[in-house]
Amino acid sequence: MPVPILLVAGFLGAGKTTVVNHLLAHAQGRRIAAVVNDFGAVNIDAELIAGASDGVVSLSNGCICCTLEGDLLRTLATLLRRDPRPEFIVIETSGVADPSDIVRNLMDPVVWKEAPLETVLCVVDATQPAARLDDALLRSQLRAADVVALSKADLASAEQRAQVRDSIRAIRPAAVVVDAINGEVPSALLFPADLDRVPMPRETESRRPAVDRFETLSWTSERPVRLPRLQQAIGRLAPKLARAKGLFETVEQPGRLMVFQLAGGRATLAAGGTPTPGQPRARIVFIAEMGVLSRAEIDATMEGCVEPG
Ligand SMILES: Nc1nc2c(ncn2[C@@H]2O[C@H](COP(=O)(O)OP(=O)(O)OP(=O)(O)O)[C@@H](O)[C@H]2O)c(=O)[nH]1
Repeated sequence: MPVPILLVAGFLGAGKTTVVNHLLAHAQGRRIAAVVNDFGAVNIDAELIAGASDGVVSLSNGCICCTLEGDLLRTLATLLRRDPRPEFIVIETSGVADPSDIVRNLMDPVVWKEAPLETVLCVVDATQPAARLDDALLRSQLRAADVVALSKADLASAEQRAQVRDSIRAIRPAAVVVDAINGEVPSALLFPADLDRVPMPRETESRRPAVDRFETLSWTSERPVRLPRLQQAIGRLAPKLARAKGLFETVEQPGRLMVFQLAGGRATLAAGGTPTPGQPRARIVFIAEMGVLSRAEIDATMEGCVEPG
């Protein structure tokens, strides 16, 4: 029986992991395997996905649309050999990925026969100005989509949502557009009702480099951070960042993880469970346009967040 693939695309911080998390949390007995791709060397997404210890395969330090394309195909082959076999595979792309390159790879006849690409979902932040969709990478992510989920619909006004919808429709008239709050997308739009039906191969656009516009810089520490200092440091770095996310222990509450997110200019902090043994006590990934941020600046700013060792 072929195993349908759902490809989840969307810009940095749009809400892809939140959608994948919601899907896995509401799998209703379906065996869903997830592959997540973190562009940075430090892996955050797999840990943010509930129940990450089984079923989630993480590919990091590169992008599955280019540098890690071989790893993706090998991962799919391994997943298909699992016993029991997954019923569905969800692939979360990195926010800088051009899905058309991944779609082309997934159309490899051997992969297609066993794991046909069923749906491309593009997650779009409903709170961003509609004009941002004019970006070449975002347009390319939208043009590949069958379904577009307008994330953060709870934070956007009806007018904002209508403007973003109009822009999406102009770029990709064929896509179904739905509002999504906290990752909830109707699963009927994502998975086939009839598992015997094999989807049609897709047309793909010509290849273009996507990842060389952004770079990722990671910072880790074996010491917990002081929360107020971390907040100051993030405040200083934020104007230069396209995205940041991290997991860390604080001096104030050792033994408990906090999750930090900066997406679309909004920073949030949330409780993140208990630390994973063997992992640094603080791990933060910063993503910025090439050349905007230096290693030295990150190190100098972030080292002030921990007590001297
Ligand atoms: N209020 C609100 N916040 C959301 C919603 N969806 C996502 N977020 C928040 O947006 C931030 C980024 O969400 P993620 O799901 O990590 O985004 P992502 O696209 O996976 O990010 P990258 O993988 O780094 O590109 C997190 O702080 C989420 O909690 C939503 O519907 N409503």
